[in-house]
Amino acid sequence: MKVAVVGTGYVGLVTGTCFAETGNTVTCIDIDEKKVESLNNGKITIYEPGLEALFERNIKQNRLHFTTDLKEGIEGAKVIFLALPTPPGEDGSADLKYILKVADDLGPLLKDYAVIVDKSTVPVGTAEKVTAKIKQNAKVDFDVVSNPEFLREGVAVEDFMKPDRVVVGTRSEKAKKIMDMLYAPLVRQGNPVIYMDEKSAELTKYAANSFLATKITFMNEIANMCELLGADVDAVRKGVGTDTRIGKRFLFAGIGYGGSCFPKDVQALAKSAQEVNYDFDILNAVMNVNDKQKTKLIPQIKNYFAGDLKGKTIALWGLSFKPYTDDIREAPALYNIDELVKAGAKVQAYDPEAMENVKGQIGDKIVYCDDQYSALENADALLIATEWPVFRTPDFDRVHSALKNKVIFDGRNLYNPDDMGELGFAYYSIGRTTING
Ligand SMILES: NC(=O)c1ccc[n+]([C@@H]2O[C@H](COP(=O)([O-])OP(=O)(O)OC[C@H]3O[C@@H](n4cnc5c(N)ncnc54)[C@H](O)[C@@H]3O)[C@@H](O)[C@H]2O)c1
Ligand SMILES: O=c1ccn([C@@H]2O[C@H](COP(=O)(O)OP(=O)(O)O[C@H]3O[C@H](CO)[C@@H](O)[C@H](O)[C@H]3O)[C@@H](O)[C@H]2O)c(=O)[nH]1
Repeated sequence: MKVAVVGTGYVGLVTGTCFAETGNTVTCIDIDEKKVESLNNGKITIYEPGLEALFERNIKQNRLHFTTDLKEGIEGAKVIFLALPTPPGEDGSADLKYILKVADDLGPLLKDYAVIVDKSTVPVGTAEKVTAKIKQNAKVDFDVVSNPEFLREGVAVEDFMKPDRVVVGTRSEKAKKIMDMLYAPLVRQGNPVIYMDEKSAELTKYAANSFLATKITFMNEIANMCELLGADVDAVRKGVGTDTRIGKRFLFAGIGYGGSCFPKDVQALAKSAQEVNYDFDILNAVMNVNDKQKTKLIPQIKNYFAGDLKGKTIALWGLSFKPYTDDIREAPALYNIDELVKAGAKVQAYDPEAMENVKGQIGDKIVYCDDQYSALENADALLIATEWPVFRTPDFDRVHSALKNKVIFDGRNLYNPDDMGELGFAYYSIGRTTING
């Protein structure tokens, strides 16, 4: 089938590449000329494990193309995905300007029936708005379908190819048949497509992300209670996670959730609730708790240095919002950098993938190091913000001899507190015993 994907960022590139891999001919369209030029030169524009091999294979087999020209890109496409940004507007609601602009452009360009698919995360009622926009200038029949994306960065290919479920919101039999054909290779592998109406599909995406953000936040609050009561959040996590009604995943306490999705989607759902005069109290609490959680270790760092960070050097391991990605959107590390620099500290950071992106955003506000050990040189303390595997089993002797003060502030609970005590470190983590060294 001929497929077009408008918007070739994270979701667009994964969607386009994966649908090419399942046998479709795909054209990805983006207004970013540099991005399209790079992709056309065979250079992938995002770091995503496993994606590059698929990208190269499908280009070679002539199934994956890139253009900046919307008209050329959608030519002959039966399905047109909109994988466009939906960033928070000034009031926190999802800004639909990118989606509605493309919908407006699409109307006069459609030559035959096509299914237009909202892949972006969009508030309830967007399918209706997109339909109305396209209708203004369209001369042919079309359907607008909601098909939210549930992939996680870092494991995006696997999430796309083997999803727990695919959600499709449409009441059109004609559109359903086409979506059935497109997803048939995934369905044959046992991955179900759940059909529903457009509004329910739109809300499903926000409900899923908000529920997961709430689950994490709940555990972060339990962790904070553990610290006050002398309990251990790892033990509590195992105790509650083995209840199959709760489940083991997304129960890891830390310095809060970040990324391009949870923060903006929780905020957007809260805003949608406000618009229909509903106080979604839980969401407001989740946002407040997560804001505090992100910089939870800062007072402890200050306290360790008797309230004065001026002239201190803090080594920072991890900048991306989670491992296996170079994405730094809403990364807790950035909030910690702000606080540390504001308090007069110098930050020496290392991240396996995200340093270029951080440099682009905050420039020389911090020092960028070649590896995790150079970040420790002349450092007074180590702060860990992202659980990259290379940080899990470091050479502790090197860490110990490099640090001026033998102290680690661990925002991702990577090590066992007792082990750290035996190795001669003071060790602060989230929801577990503090080792004072
Ligand atoms: N990133 C994720 O992990 C993820 C997962 C699931 C859902 N989502 C949702 O998917 C949507 C896209 O997210 P993303 O992370 O891929 O965004 P992104 O910012 O990485 O990419 C969006 C792309 O759209 C392009 N674009 C903007 N206007 C355009 C236009 N008029 N024509 C063509 N291209 C245009 C931009 O240049 C950019 O390349 C958002 O709604 C997001 O919430 C994201
Ligand atoms: O137990 C956990 C699990 C995650 N996190 C944090 O939560 C954030 C989000 O993690 P994750 O969900 O793995 O990353 P995303 O790539 O942002 O994926 C989420 O957001 C996407 C965009 O909407 C959805 O498609 C995915 O289903 C949804 O998991 C990160 O900061 C993690 O560090 C925790 O603190 N504890």
